[in-house]
Amino acid sequence: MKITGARVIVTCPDRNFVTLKIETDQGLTGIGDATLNGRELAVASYLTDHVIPCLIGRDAHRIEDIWQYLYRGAYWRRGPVTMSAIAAVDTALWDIKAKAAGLPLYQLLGGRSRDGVMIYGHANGGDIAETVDEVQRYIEMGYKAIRAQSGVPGLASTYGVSKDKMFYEPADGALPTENIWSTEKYLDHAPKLFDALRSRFGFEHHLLHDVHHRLTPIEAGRLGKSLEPYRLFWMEDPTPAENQEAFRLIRQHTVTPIAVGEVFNTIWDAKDLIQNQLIDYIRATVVHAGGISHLRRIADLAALYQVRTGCHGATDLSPVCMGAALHFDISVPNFGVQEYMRHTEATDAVFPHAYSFDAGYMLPGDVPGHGVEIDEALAAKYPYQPSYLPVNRLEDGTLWNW
Ligand SMILES: O=C(O)[C@@H](O)[C@H](O)[C@H](O)CO
Ligand SMILES: [Mg+2]
Repeated sequence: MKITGARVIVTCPDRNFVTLKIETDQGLTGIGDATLNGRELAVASYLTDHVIPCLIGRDAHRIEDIWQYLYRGAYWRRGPVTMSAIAAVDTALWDIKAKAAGLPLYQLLGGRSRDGVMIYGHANGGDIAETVDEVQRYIEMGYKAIRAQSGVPGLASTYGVSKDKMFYEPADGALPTENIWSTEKYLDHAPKLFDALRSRFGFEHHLLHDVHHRLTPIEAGRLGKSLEPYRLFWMEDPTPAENQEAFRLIRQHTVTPIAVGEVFNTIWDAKDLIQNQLIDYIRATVVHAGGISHLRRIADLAALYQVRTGCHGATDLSPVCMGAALHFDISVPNFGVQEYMRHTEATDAVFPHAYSFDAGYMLPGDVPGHGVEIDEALAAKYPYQPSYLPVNRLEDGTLWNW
């Protein structure tokens, strides 16, 4: 089966998504997500100018060979732009192979290892009371796992809390917004949020929290320790992961489980953290970590060390990534949880999909392929708009971590 064409579709139903569509001489097509929030057009160009010309004429069934060709053949390895582009090709080819087999993708990945994929939703509030109400809403919707974030008193911007609760960034702003951050105020506030949540709802639901890489290792150790009474499912990105030795320090101080890796793009980023058992959940997902093929390698390495998967699933990943991730999640033995932030209606309309929500779990659906399509005519109605994640500064103006 020959690849006869491929093209990149950039659309902004409410935020930007980059999709690669691959066509074959047998009439089968497949799509892959190539969205890299805030750097969308770089991946679009990487694909259009450098990858697509190398794909035409290749056998669409040779997924592994094409992956190696794009990874090794480029000479310049790794990095989010490169790996998102490779991921899009890989995802589209798995989609095509599954369609050719007439099977849902998870069947090609070994079949179901579980009945459904446990997901966590985002409960965000400007203050603790608002977050408690949001958690209540998620519990009523049937969620088993909920990420809770609340605004910090004394800080004008609300940490981890998004505009319209679905975005971290302005949908219409050409430049990033700048938020103010205070570690002291946050460290004082975060345990109060989880104290309020456990007093109100008890221990029946999994609670998660994202620190967005904002603490130093010793501060992260302190936070993890102060959250122990509330038995979190995980504390995410407590400190930036460039210096991975830092996680040893956190581990020495707390048994709160740690999740890291939404910004990782290869197994090499995750290898030391996994092998040294410095994390409990690996957050890499399909689009930023080289596709289904590479994510499986990361998960297999993680399994050796009892590290489980917790795929990134914010709304800056398109439904194409979500669909593919759900096939991965339902088949991978060492699954932990899947993030599901819910796309807007406009996004769901551009990307019709077979996956569905059922009482706190997601099901990938049983249509051949990964089950997500793109309505190109509708996509064309929403041109690209510059949009960026916010920048954070300390109260004295020092640039701080995301
Ligand atoms: O865990 C999350 O969902 C967040 O960290 C987002 O992924 C981040 O804002 C980038 O979109
Ligand atoms: Mg995160």
